[in-house]
Order: sequence, then C-alpha cells, then structure tokens
Amino acid sequence: MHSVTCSHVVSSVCRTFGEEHDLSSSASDIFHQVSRLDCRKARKGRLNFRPCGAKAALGLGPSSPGVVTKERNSSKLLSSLVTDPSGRSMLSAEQKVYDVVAKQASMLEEQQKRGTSLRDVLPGSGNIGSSELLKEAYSRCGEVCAEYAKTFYLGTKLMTPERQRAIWAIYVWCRRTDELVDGPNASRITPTALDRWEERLEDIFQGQPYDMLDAALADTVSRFPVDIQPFRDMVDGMRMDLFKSRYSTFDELYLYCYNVAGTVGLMSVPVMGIDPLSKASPESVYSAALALGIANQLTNILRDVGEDSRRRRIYLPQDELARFGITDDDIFAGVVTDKWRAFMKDQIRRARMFFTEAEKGVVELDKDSRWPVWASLILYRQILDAIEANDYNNFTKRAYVGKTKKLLSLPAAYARALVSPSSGSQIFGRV
Ligand SMILES: CC(C)=CCC/C(C)=C/CC/C(C)=C/CC/C(C)=C/[C@@H]1[C@@H](COP(=O)(O)OP(=O)(O)O)[C@]1(C)CC/C=C(\C)CC/C=C(\C)CCC=C(C)C
Repeated sequence: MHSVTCSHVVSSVCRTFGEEHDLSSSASDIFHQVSRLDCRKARKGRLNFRPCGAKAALGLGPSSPGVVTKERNSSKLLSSLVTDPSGRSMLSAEQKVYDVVAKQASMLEEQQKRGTSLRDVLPGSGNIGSSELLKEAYSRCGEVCAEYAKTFYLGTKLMTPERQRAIWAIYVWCRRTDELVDGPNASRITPTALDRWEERLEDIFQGQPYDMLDAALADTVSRFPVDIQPFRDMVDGMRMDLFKSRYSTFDELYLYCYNVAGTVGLMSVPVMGIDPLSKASPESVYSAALALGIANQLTNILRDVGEDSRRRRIYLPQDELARFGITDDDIFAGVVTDKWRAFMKDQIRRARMFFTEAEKGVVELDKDSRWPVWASLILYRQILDAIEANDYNNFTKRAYVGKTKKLLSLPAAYARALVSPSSGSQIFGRV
C-alpha cells in the first residue's frame, strides 16, 4: 500500500518548486539510498551534418525571406544559418534539433565500437531489484503511468520488466515537467523554478536524485544509454511556454514541438532498443522517433486550438495563418469558415507526413517495444480523422477517438508489431 496517491506524487513537484523543498522522510531515505548509484558519464558526441532529419526529408524546411539555402555537411555549416529579423545570424530550429539527433546517434555508434549497441543491449545487466526502495520507486512510477495513460501503460506490459520500468520512470519525469507549466500550480511557476528543476535534473544524471521518483530515473539512466540533452531541451520547451504565446513561422513551432515532444522520442529509443535484425542506421531510427513526437504534438495542437485560444495562446504559424487570410481575432471568435477549413487541411496534411516518416522507424525497434509505439501512433493519428469528421470545428468540439475505434486499434497495432525488420520491406537509412 502506498501512502501517496499518484496525483499527489505528480503535483507535489509543483509545490516543491513554489515553496522550499520538503522531503518526506521516506523520500529522503530513498535519496540517501540511491545517491551512491553509479552515474553514466555523458559522452561527447561527434557532430556531423547530413541532409536528413524528418523535417528535411518532408521538404518542410523554412522558405521564408531571410533563410539562406541550406546544404548540410561539415564544410558548409555556415550556409545553414538563418537570419533573425534584426539581421543576426542564428541556426534554424531544424539544424539545432538535428544536432541533438546526430549526437544521440553518435553516442550509439561509439557504443557499437566498444562492442555493445542498442541492438544487443541486455536489459537486466544492472542491479534492478537489488534494492527494495528502488522497486518501490519504480512501482510508484508505474502507478502514475497507469493513472495518466492507461492504454500506454498496458502497452508497456509487453516489454521486458527492465524496459517497462525505465519507460515509466521517463514518463513520470516528463509528466512532472509538463505539470510545472500545465498543472494546477502553473501560475506560480517562475523561470527560477524551472532553473531549479533543471539543476535537479543534472543531479539525477550525476546519481544524486532528490526524491523517490527521481531515484527511479537516476537508476534508469545508469543502465540505459540515455543522454541528458533531450531532458534539458524539454525544460527549455517549458520555458518557451512561460514566455511565448505566438509562433511566427513553422520553424519556431517546430522547435517548440521538438522541445516538448520530439525529446520524448529521443529519450525512449535507448530504452526501447533496436531490433538486432535491423540494418537501419541509429540516426534514421532517432529521426523517426523525433518525427513521431512532432506528429503527436502537432496533432495535440490542432485538437486543442479552441482550448488554447481561450488561454489567449495560438500554437499555429502566424505566417501561414496570414497566407490563408486568418487573424488572431478570427481564432478567438472561433467560427469555422472556408478559409479555416483550407488552413486546417494543410496543417493536417503536414502532421500526417510526420506520422508517415515515423512509421519507417517503428519496425526497426525491438520486437517487444513495437506494439505500444504502433498503438500510440495509430490512436493519436486518428485524432486527425476526428477533426475532419467534426468538419474542422476544433474551436468548440473536442476531437476524440471513440472506445470501439480505440479497441480496434489495439489488435491492428499488434499485427503491425509482428512485422520485423527482416520481414518488413521498408529497411531504410542503411549503414
Ligand atoms: C510507447 C510510448 C508512446 C512511449 C513514450 C513514453 C513517454 C516517456 C511519454 C511521455 C509523455 C509526456 C508526459 C510528455 C510531456 C509533454 C507532453 C504532455 C507531450 C504530449 C503528449 C501527449 O500528452 P497528453 O497525455 O497530455 O495527451 P492527451 O491530452 O491526453 O491526449 C504529447 C503530444 C507528446 C508525446 C510524445 C511521444 C509519446 C513521443 C513518442 C515517440 C516515441 C515513443 C519514439 C518511438 C520510436 C520510433 C522509432 C518511432
């Protein structure tokens, strides 16, 4: 029996950052217990630039004035710079994100050189189960996950115990991070609070967790080759939410989507593992994972236009809205017009392209991990169909996938998960 409920566990983090740290004695015991955990040292990645990345592959690179033609290779780095309105040079969002993907991939390649890789990482090589407190920590993560994301939780049950626990620990950290700016105490969250949350993240990766749930993540990152950068980037996404309520271009929105959701894909791949039969390059698998996060977030945004507008937020590219003759006031008025339908068709088409890009990577994942990913992909993509079925009224009608459709998606996902890289025809990004 746990004395702390799941919602308490998640929301307590907000209190922690609104006031001074208050650890319960059991959490502090856990802290002392696990602070001795070995910490995997962050490895410096080799960065190189190649013409790939989901956004590039989809032909969605920025095309607005001020964008210099991009050719990505190390000798042409400068040509990938874009200029901001004041004329200063800066990296495009796609370039920044691609750097992170390349770093994750190069970490894997380094690992391959040392003789292990995600294709043959053996879960269970660590000391899971050796501490009752850690077991308890992971089990609380599982409870949070089951409460907030039931279908996904069931999906993780197909994974090996080590992988499922690790995914729960990552899920809980993401959920707590998101709750900082989206939860009941969001109005009390300041940039300083986010700085402190990030310091706490650094401590987790140094094997110095602060509470029980952090301890589960500290253990996870000590056993799987998970890099800290996507976690830092998610905190950055929360910072964006504190300051920003408009996105002038898709490039800006893309960065936001990467920060809050693409990062989840990058965090998950090292735990989910790549099928030993896969011939895909690590870079292509990470790119697909990134694409799934972006696709999910774009879908989430399109579903929630009305809800966000009531908070005076518009997560849609302003230049594209203008091209369709739509103003902020039109969105606040919330009337479905032909202009709106045309705009939405375009946005839905783009989200679907990201889903298609992501599909290529799911088949490359370890066989036990494919089912939950297919399930989440199929379920989330159906929200786009539901927006169409609502005649693009995402102002006052919430697009949702009905129970029957949801249930039917699960065996469909299972069938797709049976396709392995050897039986599938879509091996891509060969090394
Ligand atoms: C199998 C699977 C889906 C694993 C991911 C598990 C995980 C660690 C999830 C964390 C999700 C989370 C709490 C993110 C915080 C930010 C946030 C809220 C993002 C939005 C998710 C939906 O949230 P919400 O629960 O509020 O949605 P509803 O309103 O209830 O509909 C996001 C839209 C983004 C979530 C992003 C992903 C799940 C990324 C998935 C990508 C992978 C798992 C990589 C798969 C690998 C390949 C090669 C394709």
